[in-house]
Amino acid sequence: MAHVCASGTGRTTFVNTLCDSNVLSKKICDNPEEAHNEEGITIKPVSVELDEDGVRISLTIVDTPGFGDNIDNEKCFQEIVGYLETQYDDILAEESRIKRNPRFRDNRVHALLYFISPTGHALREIDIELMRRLSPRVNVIPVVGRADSLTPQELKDFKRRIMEDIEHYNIRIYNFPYDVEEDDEDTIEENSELRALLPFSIIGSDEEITVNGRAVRGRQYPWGAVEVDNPQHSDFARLRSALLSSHLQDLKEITHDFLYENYRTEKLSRTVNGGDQDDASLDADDMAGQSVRLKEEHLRKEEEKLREIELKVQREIQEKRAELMNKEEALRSLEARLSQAQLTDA
Ligand SMILES: Nc1nc2c(ncn2[C@@H]2O[C@H](COP(=O)(O)OP(=O)(O)OP(=O)(O)O)[C@@H](O)[C@H]2O)c(=O)[nH]1
Repeated sequence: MAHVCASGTGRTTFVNTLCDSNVLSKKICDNPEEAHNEEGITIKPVSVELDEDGVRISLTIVDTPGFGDNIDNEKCFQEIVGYLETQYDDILAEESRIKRNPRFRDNRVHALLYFISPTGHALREIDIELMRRLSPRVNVIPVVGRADSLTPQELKDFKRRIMEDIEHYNIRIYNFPYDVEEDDEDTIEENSELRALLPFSIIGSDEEITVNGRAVRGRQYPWGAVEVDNPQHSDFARLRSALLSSHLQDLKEITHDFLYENYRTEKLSRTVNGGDQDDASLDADDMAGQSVRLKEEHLRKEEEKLREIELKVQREIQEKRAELMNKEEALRSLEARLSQAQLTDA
């Protein structure tokens, strides 16, 4: 799973809330002179073991801090897409290997949570562009971070505008797909409910607070408390169970059957058509070259065998011809001796 967003949208707190531990450390920047340095982004995979309803889940979180903080974000785009594609290249190389590596780890990213700042306006140009460019490579799930910054009505309107933009710009996010003809009623109901929640509103907190005598994860304000796991306050619990349990398999299948397959087809057809010559990492190239070399070798050996047979036959013909000539010679001398004998008798 990956998270992408600008700084300060609550990404770090969300990851720690999701994992119920301090997986990511918060960035504290107290030096104003360094606060706006162009840093680029650092992609940091972190692995955690989680327990979801008694099932152990090994989750790798790929954090991309700093995205959108720079004036030129092109480098960030490239880095994120590059990371996603490198994981696909690794699978492609592994699939082409004659002998598989039993310790090979599939590091493909199955879901990318795109954190949208709770501005209350609409999507920013950079959000539209990044989501559009990432969606052919990964299941993009848009989320609104720090959702308690907006009133319920503001949040509702903000969500609606975001989804209108996503549709308008034809961004292919992961929208809990279902097929009314093929899927069962429960799946259709569950998926349409989750789709209606998009983008998920997120509230994160590292703290436990007491609400009506219960200890809950939440944020305490002078005017009240917001609870992370309360569906009236945030979509956190629905998103967590979709990601870690109900839709994990679907996310994996779409990644393998659709996103990776498309990437693979694009990459191989680019290679066949002579493009993308610079990519020496693709083992499929080596495989194709190797198979041509093997065929050439096989043909060469066949030709050698034929030549040997031809030489042998030629040798045998020559021997037979010499034998025949010898016999003719013997016959001729016998005839000569015979006619000499007849002459003597006469
Ligand atoms: N109101 C509110 N504040 C939040 C929430 N989640 C995090 N925060 C606060 O927002 C600030 C930034 O949170 P982080 O989790 O560090 O955000 P980030 O996106 O990881 O930011 P960087 O580490 O700078 O990239 C912190 O002061 C958090 O306590 C939330 O759900 N609601």
